[in-house]
Amino acid sequence: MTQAIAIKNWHVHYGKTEVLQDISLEIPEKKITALIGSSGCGKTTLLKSINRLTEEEPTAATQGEILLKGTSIQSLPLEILRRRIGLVFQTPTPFPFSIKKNMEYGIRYHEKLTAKEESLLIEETLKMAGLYEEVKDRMNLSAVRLSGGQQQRLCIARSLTLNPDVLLLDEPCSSLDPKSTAVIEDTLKKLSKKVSIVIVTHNMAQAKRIADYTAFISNGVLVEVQETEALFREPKQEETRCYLEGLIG
Ligand SMILES: Nc1ncnc2c1ncn2[C@@H]1O[C@H](COP(=O)(O)OP(=O)(O)OP(=O)(O)O)[C@@H](O)[C@H]1O
Repeated sequence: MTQAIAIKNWHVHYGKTEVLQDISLEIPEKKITALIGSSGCGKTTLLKSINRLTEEEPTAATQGEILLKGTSIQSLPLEILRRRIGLVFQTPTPFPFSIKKNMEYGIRYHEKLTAKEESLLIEETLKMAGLYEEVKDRMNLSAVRLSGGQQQRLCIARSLTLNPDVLLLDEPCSSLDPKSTAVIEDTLKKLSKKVSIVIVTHNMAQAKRIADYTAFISNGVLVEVQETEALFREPKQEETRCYLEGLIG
């Protein structure tokens, strides 16, 4: 199986506290990998490490290596890295402009496309994010007027305009109702045929529903990673079993 990302012996300290310890994890290409674990265990820190946001924290120190398709992320210019690895946050973050402008923003910053190419790309990525039919007749509407779920799909579509290899999502459904959550999950399942996805989730049922692989982190340590179905059916580690049974966390 090809790896999109390889994390090797990765450590993160914030000040004197080590919040990730010696993490080695491979993220398979064009699959969904879920990161689960108790609050504060380091899931977001690991996710943010992958596009080098962690190192921007003033007190952070990192050690180890992260490879994107075999190339060290440290060796890539940040602009290229962040193009190839998109990040979608917990709460939707559309710009306070029209839907159309939200979509044009990244494209115009990075590319010189003709008007026709640009509108085709916008249509294609809105379709990939499962939003096109809902917005195609109101592209000039302010993005903040969309529902939370639509805003989140707009943020996903916006990331896709840059044709990323990897999409990182940090609890993308935590502010959404079950119906919008189901739409996003369906969107991510379809997207994973084209893009490698890493999702942080508190919701174990969500990991079960959509993730091909699930990694369980506890106190900054990667306890185990397995195919999702196997991890939930027969965790190898006692600590994982206790977490899944709700005995810890
Ligand atoms: N910028 C920072 N400076 C100092 N400590 C931080 C910083 N960001 C996170 N931490 C600490 O690092 C640890 C891991 O945090 P992180 O956000 O990665 O955990 P998490 O598993 O994603 O938690 P949650 O599920 O609650 O979002 C926590 O103890 C947190 O308080």
